[in-house]
Amino acid sequence: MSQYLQIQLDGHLGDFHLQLQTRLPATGVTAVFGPSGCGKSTLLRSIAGLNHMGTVQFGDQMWSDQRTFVPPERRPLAMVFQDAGLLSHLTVQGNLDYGLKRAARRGLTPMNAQQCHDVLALLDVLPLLKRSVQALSGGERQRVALARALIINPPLLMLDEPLSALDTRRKQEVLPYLRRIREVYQGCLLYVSHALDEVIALADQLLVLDNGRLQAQGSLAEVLPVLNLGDDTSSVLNGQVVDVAADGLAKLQVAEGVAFWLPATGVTQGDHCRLRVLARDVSISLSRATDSSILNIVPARIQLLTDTGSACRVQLQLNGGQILLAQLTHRSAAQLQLQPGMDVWAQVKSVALSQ
Ligand SMILES: Nc1ncnc2c1ncn2[C@@H]1O[C@H](COP(=O)(O)OP(=O)(O)OP(=O)(O)O)[C@@H](O)[C@H]1O
Repeated sequence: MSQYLQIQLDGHLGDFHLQLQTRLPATGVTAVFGPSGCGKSTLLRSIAGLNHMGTVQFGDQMWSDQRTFVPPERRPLAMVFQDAGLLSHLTVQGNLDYGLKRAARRGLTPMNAQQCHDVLALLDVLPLLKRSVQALSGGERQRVALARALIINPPLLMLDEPLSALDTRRKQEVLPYLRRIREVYQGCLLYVSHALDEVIALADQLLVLDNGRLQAQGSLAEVLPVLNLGDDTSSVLNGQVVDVAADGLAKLQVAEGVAFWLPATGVTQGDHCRLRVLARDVSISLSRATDSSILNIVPARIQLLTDTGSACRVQLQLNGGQILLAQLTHRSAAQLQLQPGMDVWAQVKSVALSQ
C-alpha cells in the first residue's frame, strides 16, 4: 500500500497565516520552495511537532489532530537545520552515539553497525570521529549532522536550509554528499531551500509556497516551468549520457532521437543526468537551421504561449513528452506568428546546459 504524509494546517504566527492542505509521497525528495517568509520552516516545524497547527498523518500514524498530539521527541523523524545542531562539548562519535541512544524514544530501530559504517563512509565522516565538534568546519558539521540523522533510520528526514550557513565553496563541497544521500535514502526527504540550484540538483517533487499558501505542487519537471522566476525561469530535462566525445562534449539523450550536447565535466557514459535549461537560452526557428553554430537543434511542438509582460514565454513539448521553455521578445514571437500546436525547432546553446 502506498504511504503518504498528509497535512492539513491552518494557524497563525503573529500576522502570518499558514493555510495548507496537501499529501506528499512517503518516498523520494520533495523540495519545499518559496521566497523568504512564505512559511517553509513553519511547515517543517508543524510536521516535527514544534508547533500545532492542524492535522499531520504519516502513513497510518496520526501525529497530530484535534485529539492527538505526539510530542516532537517521540515522532519517528530526523531533522537537520542550517546550524547543524550538534552538541559542541562532545566529539563527533559522542554526537552520533547520543543520536543513536535517543532513537528508541522515537520508536526507531537504528541501522546496524555495518550500515552505520557505510553511511559514515558515504559522507566521509569516518576520519572525523575523534574530533571535537568545535574543531570542525561548517561543511564538516553539516556532514556529521546528516550522518547522525541518517543512522537512526528515520522514515522521514527533514533538512531545513542545510547549506545556507555555508559560503559558496563549502556549499559546493556538501552538495555532492546530499546527492549521494538522495541515492541511498529510501524514506521521505523534505528539503527546504530558497536556492534554486539546490532544488534542481536534489528534488523529485516540488512543493511551492507563497505567503503561507500552496502555490504549486508536482514533479520538478512539471512545476519548474510554470514558476515565474524572472531571469532564472527554467525547465529541466532528464536524460542519459550516451556518448562522451574527445572534444569535451557529452551527448545527453532525453528521448528517442532527441539529444543535447553539453560540457562533459564530471559525467561519464551511462550517467543519468538532469539538465537545467534557462528559458532565455532557448530560441525558436520555423525551419531547421543548417548553417548555425548552435549544436542543439531539436524538433518541438508549441503547447502554450504566455505573456509575462516584458516577454513571451513559449512552452515546447519535445518528442517523448518532456517540456522545454523558451523566452522570446514579443517582436520575435509576432514575427514568427507562433501559435499553440505549431511544429518548430528549438535551439539551445550547449554552454547553457549544466548538470
Ligand atoms: N514565533 C513567531 N512569531 C511571529 N511570527 C513568526 C514566528 N515565527 C515565524 N514567524 C513569521 O512567520 C512567517 C513564516 O516564517 P518561516 O520561518 O516559516 O518562513 P520561511 O519561508 O522558512 O522563511 P526563510 O526562507 O526566510 O527561512 C514569517 O513572516 C515570520 O516572520
